[in-house]
Amino acid sequence: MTAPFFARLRERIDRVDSVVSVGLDPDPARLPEHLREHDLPRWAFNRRIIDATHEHAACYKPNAAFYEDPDGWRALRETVAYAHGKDVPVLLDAKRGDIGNTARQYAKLLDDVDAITANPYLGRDSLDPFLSREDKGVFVLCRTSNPGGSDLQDLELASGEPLYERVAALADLWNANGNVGLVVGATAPEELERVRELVPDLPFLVPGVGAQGGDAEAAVEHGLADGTGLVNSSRGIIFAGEGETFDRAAGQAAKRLKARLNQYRSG
Ligand SMILES: O=C(O)c1cc(=O)[nH]c(=O)n1[C@@H]1O[C@H](COP(=O)(O)O)[C@@H](O)[C@H]1O
Repeated sequence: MTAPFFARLRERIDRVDSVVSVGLDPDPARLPEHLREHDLPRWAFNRRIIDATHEHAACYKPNAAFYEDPDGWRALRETVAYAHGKDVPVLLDAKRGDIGNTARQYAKLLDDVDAITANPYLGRDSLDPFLSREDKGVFVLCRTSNPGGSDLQDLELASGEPLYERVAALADLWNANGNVGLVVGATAPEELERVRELVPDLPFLVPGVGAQGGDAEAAVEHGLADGTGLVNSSRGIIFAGEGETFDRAAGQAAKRLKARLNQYRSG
């Protein structure tokens, strides 16, 4: 049987000395002109991004939103296989969660990738088909990085705790297989610190550094559990440059982010 996701992630982090998650969100409107004639422009783009960044990547995080059309699915399949060929785990950012029989279909997404993001608002049974995949990682949305992240997630429950804290506590309970992580945005550093206090053992995926201007130091300080966790940047890496040399700029951006995050890592 394949080793558990977080063990494999830890190995990868150690091998490349990096907690950088490179977000593969190839917005068609932003792809370099010269790739647009390619049969699958998103795949052509991702291949060059992977070539340029894999030495700095603890994982790749394609967001499913950028692939949900027939050519997109092909581009995603090629991208995942290519990342695996470079020995880099792939976290599919799909934010799924639905009633049981539907969730069982969604969970098939995990056949080809190493981990997934999941939406907890339909409750435990909606995540069971993901959680039961012992060798796969499940990152549960806890406190998201967007401005409206506070609208619902900060609401106080009758017990006085905000909803995102209850989600963190529940995710900890759902971690019987040691395969659960949380998504907590770097744009909410106080909440990030609070969630870390509540669940010392869960690794986090921390998006929101780079284009969203989140706090990279807080992301590392609170995002890692025993050295394992991920800090994601998508646009800040993949669209760091333009034109023919876009990939070189992406490689430099990934390397810079790795070095910046490593200043805050304690080993
Ligand atoms: O689940 C996520 O990855 C996610 C959660 C969250 O709270 N905020 C957030 O930005 N993300 C994702 O992380 C990526 C951030 O992209 P950039 O802002 O370009 O770095 C996008 O794919 C988002 O969908």
